[in-house]
Amino acid sequence: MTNYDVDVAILGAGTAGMAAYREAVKQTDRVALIDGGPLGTTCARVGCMPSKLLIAAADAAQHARDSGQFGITANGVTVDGVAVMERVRRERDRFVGFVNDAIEGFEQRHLIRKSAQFVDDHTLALDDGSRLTARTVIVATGSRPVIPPPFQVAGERLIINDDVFDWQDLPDSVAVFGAGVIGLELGQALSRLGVRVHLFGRGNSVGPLSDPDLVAYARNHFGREFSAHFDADTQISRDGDQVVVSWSNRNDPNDAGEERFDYLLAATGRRPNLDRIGLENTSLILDERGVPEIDPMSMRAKSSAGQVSPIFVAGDASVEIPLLHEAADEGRIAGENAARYPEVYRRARRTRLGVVFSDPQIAVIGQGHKALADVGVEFGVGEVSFEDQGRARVIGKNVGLLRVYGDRDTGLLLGAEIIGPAAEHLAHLLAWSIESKLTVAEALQRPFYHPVIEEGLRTALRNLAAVLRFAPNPPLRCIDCGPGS
Ligand SMILES: Cc1cc2nc3c(=O)[nH]c(=O)nc-3n(C[C@H](O)[C@H](O)[C@H](O)COP(=O)(O)OP(=O)(O)OC[C@H]3O[C@@H](n4cnc5c(N)ncnc54)[C@H](O)[C@@H]3O)c2cc1C
Ligand SMILES: NC(=O)c1ccc[n+]([C@@H]2O[C@H](COP(=O)([O-])OP(=O)(O)OC[C@H]3O[C@@H](n4cnc5c(N)ncnc54)[C@H](O)[C@@H]3O)[C@@H](O)[C@H]2O)c1
Repeated sequence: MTNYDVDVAILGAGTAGMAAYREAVKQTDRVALIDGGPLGTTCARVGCMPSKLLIAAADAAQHARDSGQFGITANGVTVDGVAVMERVRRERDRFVGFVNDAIEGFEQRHLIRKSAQFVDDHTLALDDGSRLTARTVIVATGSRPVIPPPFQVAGERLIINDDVFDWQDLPDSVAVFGAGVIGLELGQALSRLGVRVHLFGRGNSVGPLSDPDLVAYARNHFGREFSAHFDADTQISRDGDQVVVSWSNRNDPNDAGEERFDYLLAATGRRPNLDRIGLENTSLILDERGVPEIDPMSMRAKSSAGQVSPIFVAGDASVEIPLLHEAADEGRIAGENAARYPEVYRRARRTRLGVVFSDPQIAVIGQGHKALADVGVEFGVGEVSFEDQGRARVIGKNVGLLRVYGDRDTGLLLGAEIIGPAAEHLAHLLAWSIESKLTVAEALQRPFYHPVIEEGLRTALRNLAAVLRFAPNPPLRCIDCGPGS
């Protein structure tokens, strides 16, 4: 049994932990990267990558089905579930392989393949009984799905995202609980792959959207494509090999029924892995959920009694923004600061950006509608519908709505919410514009090609410029800007 003494201990070798490691080793060789679970990161193993692989297969099937509008007939689209899942697993394993290659490139004496718990601020107990002392500790332990207790009745038919990506074949039916990001992405993909899906949400919310008009638009659109109950009261039971779900909606007596499913997929949110690492043995101030207060610009957790905490938290463990690029940024900030401790610097964070890979895609950029309303900013709203937008109609993707928000005093772009075609790309343009502190008028000075989806964004910006009284109302369907722009 080896005991260790290092400058920086990093708990968790996921995206945040690996980023932290790369920063810390620039400053010290006395680093430990500790992980007791499977390596390869949540993103590559059971998150971003396999989910997008499954969605890519679903999109391929849907393109073929939608081709009739162009006068093209794809005779009888068939989905080979075994082949679909074989590609998902094969490509997933490839991505995991890249991560594992990166870890193999790390100094192997820095890697400790064990789980750890805090004994105090500077001491970790490893699961083989050994101890590690560290000047600073970075908690980068990721998150796991929340499973509401009523789901347990489904027994081994209760699954989470991890299980889906190990399937050898597609099942006949799945009840997807949660109309958040995972539920929408996986629910729609499975439905398009021929699985009988019912999506059960709560409170009428749809993914991360908060603009009431976009939420309503999204609800109508997805509800037309597959069986989605966005405000369901549900009862779950088990009958033989099947999960029985009966549901009702107190605001819509027509939305009620009972169906049987092969699986219940829990996509009802995730919680940080902070509850099993002995944080109660540290000096950190914990809230009622056991979560420490963290400075999002230095990633340092706050200690009680005015002590300067030697503990940093990064990635999904830090609760704030559970997304891949944020985990990497937070890891870098925490790694840099933990190695430099007790001198700690604050780093500016990037403009917020979140994309849901549903079809149409959803994106929230900068400050969304709710965030702006909550802080009481005076903002104007510009909008475009994609239903009549030139390029969107050309490619048969004319579904969606984009709303862009601007500051009434300064004309600065503040944020946007989108459900629509190419939202992943529009979201980047908007995030880069907000990051560059562009006003609406300045954004409109940028070049726009024709005919492209981005012309829809220009329409929304022109509309916003008029709302903010920086320009006249744009002419309807602005012919001089090119047809259908
Ligand atoms: C289905 C799904 C799809 C997603 N899609 C996207 C997407 O498209 N885009 C996007 O930006 N984000 C997406 N995400 C979110 C993204 O995957 C996460 O934000 C990101 O992976 C978090 O990285 P992390 O380093 O915090 O955690 P992880 O990568 O989970 O790493 C945590 C590590 O800590 C280890 N660990 C835990 N406890 C201990 C302990 N006590 N001791 C030692 N080690 C420990 C674990 O074994 C693990 O290796 C998705 C997530 C899911 C679930
Ligand atoms: N494309 C992406 O970037 C991507 C994809 C997948 C996951 N993620 C990350 O993973 C995180 C977790 O995703 P998620 O979808 O699990 O969480 P989420 O917070 O996005 O959605 C959870 C949903 O479940 C609902 N819910 C809670 N309890 C319920 C119940 N008992 N019955 C029915 N619905 C219930 C909530 O109202 C909410 O709408 C996301 O916040 C995101 O950061 C990102």
